[in-house]
Amino acid sequence: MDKSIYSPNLHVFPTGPDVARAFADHLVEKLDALDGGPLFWALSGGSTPKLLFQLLAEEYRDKIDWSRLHFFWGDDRMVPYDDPESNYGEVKKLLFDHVPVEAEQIHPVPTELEPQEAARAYAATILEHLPQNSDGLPIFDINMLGMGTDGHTASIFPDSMELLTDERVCAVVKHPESGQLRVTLTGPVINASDEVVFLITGNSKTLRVAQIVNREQQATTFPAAHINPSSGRLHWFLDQAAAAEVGY
Ligand SMILES: O=C1O[C@H](COP(=O)(O)O)[C@@H](O)[C@H](O)[C@H]1O
Repeated sequence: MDKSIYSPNLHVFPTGPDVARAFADHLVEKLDALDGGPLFWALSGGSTPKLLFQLLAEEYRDKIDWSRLHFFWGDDRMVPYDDPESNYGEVKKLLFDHVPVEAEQIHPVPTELEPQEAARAYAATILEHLPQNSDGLPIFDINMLGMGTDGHTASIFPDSMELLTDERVCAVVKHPESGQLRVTLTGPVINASDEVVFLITGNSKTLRVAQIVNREQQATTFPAAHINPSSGRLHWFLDQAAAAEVGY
């Protein structure tokens, strides 16, 4: 693979809780840099960011001006909000129920709608709230992402690589094994973000992280390897376990 155009900023911390704290501090710095303006944040789901949401609720409650944050999701599963699989539902339980945010700041995927309608409605919500670039793509200030052991990110899976170049803002996708329907941001939208930050922890991700960061030949088959925002601000926050085989 071409290594010259792919150079993520790697940040390696001893443990998962250290990764969560580093991201929380990064969020505070980004808010400072935005000088009183709003911060449009796309959240990821899955297991990795749960520590972050707990930490923000417990230790950053009084360190953040919550009224400036606007929450969106990079992907969600088409399940009710009280289902344990709901990415929004998890953030509600761990964060929103404990910090001063208003309903108007929170923009979950409308999973009560039929899937294609939900994707269209979510795209419209995003375009209504966010500034756009010259291609009409919304600009998230921070797009926080995770990566599955299969190399998927948001809900762009190795068998749905076409979503990396899809011209829509959001699309419906089927989880390759469970068949669960999801709504995801597409590749062009993720890559239009002002900043993309991957949070990846644990030794189940070690091999995949190394293949992508070291630009091994197989890397092209993993959706996460194609996330490289045009802003150049691509950060990978890793714990030592996930980074164990990265050649610095
Ligand atoms: O299915 C999903 O997986 C990825 C990675 O999740 P993790 O459990 O391995 O941390 C996540 O980023 C995505 O939002 C989620 O829907």
